[in-house]
Amino acid sequence: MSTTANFTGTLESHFVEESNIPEQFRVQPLHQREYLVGGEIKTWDGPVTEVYSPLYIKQNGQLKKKLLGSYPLGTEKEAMEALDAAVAAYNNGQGEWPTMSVKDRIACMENFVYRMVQQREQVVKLLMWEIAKSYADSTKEFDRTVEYINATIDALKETDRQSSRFEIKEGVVAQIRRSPLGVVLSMGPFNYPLNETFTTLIPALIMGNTILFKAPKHGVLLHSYLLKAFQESFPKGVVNTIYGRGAVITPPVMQSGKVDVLAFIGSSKVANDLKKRHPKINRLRAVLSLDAKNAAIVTQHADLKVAVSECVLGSLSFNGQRCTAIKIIFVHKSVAEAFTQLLSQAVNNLKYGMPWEAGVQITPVTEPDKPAYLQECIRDAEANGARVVNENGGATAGSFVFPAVVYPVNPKMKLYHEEQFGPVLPVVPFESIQEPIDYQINSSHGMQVSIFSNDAEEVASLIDPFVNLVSRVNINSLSQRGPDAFPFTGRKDSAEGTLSIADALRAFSIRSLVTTKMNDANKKLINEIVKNHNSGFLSTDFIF
Ligand SMILES: O=C[C@H](O)COP(=O)(O)O
Repeated sequence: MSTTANFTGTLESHFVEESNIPEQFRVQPLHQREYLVGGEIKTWDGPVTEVYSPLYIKQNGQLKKKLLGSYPLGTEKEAMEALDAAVAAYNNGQGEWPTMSVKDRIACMENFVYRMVQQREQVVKLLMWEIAKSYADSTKEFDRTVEYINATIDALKETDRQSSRFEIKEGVVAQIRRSPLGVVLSMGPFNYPLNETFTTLIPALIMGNTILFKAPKHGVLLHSYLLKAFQESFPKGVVNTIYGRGAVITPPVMQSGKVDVLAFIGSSKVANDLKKRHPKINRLRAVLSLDAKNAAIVTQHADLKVAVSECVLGSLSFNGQRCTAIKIIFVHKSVAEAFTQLLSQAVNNLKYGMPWEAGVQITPVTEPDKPAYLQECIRDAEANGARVVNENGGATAGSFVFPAVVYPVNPKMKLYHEEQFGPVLPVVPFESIQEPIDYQINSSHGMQVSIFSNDAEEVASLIDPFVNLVSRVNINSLSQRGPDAFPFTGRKDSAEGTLSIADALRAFSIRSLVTTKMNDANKKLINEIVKNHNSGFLSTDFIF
């Protein structure tokens, strides 16, 4: 038996009998039948979709899929009903929610966060089981989401404070408001089913839009714990949930022409398909976070230890299943061998295991077809002259894939071009720094790049070319989205619109003006409106 075969057994040994899982991490199947439409929680009695965890369970020595529960296999009919409820609640901008004062909308959102936090333990546990994210990272995802919502509330308070002032220019007095856009179809990704979903859903909601929400298929059940919180915190029809196969229920929703904003995080293929279906595409706003193949560039002037530890973290956090992950590493040929050796050692020192194991860094991958796809990428690289450098790299057992460092990667290989979205690290040796620049110029992606070098002149000469090719240049550090207050976007097929906290509030609103000419009569009129009428003039602290 080969070493890798022995190692496969070692990997497999981490899948255990259910009775060997510590009790606080065990879950009972959750058969969700409820969906929220028009303010009512309805019970589904039609066919369902079963959800299986990527975390297999051992039974009599065999790996078995663990049933986590099921959710409604809704159809076009329910999706259209939910859409109509969102349209009715928006009511051409005349509904209760879009006309509600910012202060009152914030109060609804605070109520929601309060209720959401009550569900922390349940949501975190299901997050772990549904996508195989470590318990520690699942907890972080939940807490980061709560912080994101609270920061969004604070940012909106600031925006509101600004719009309560009057701008005076050339004799024209203007109040600049942030007004909602309409109905938002919100869809998040499987890798951050809570956090990323809420980075569009929450700002869209708080700006006064109404929502049609479809959860990702991996990470769908955890949202059932939040249905009641949505129902009890917002007016009827403001948040509506749809369940079913995306390919069946979302195209008719887009074809209806009733969606004003597509908020989607996932693949550019799906996003483009959905966008194209809208009959008046010029009226559709799209807020998208999509594909990315973020490069790291390690020059001969890099501190290799720093480069290695940042590349390991950047490539392998949540098994590389992050849009912001480093997905290709260019290394100057003079240091390529040394770097690759250090990288291999660091990868082999990572702690792998089940998500509940303390300190675990590598867990099973989420999507069932991912191990076969990654192995195919590795075979393709091997057929074109590369090899897996680290011991046991690429070994699989069930949904486990042990990270592989593949070297030397070249343009003939899938790993050079495709977004692997998994624990495989392609390393490309280069001679001229123009090679990684050309790679980025010719790439259909443009999210982030990481440059590793301690030579100021060299770093300075790389910042400008890359800033115009991607949306974030990281110096001697991994690529990542956070801190969440920073703008988060991308070029080409990587994104449309900018997320982050303040940017997302802008993305889901339009600046509209209330103006008048500056004269005594108007001054009197506006003063009276501010004093006696609640008409969006939220603060009386500055009257022209
Ligand atoms: O998948 C994309 C996420 O926004 C990545 O966020 P992160 O860089 O904080 O892991």
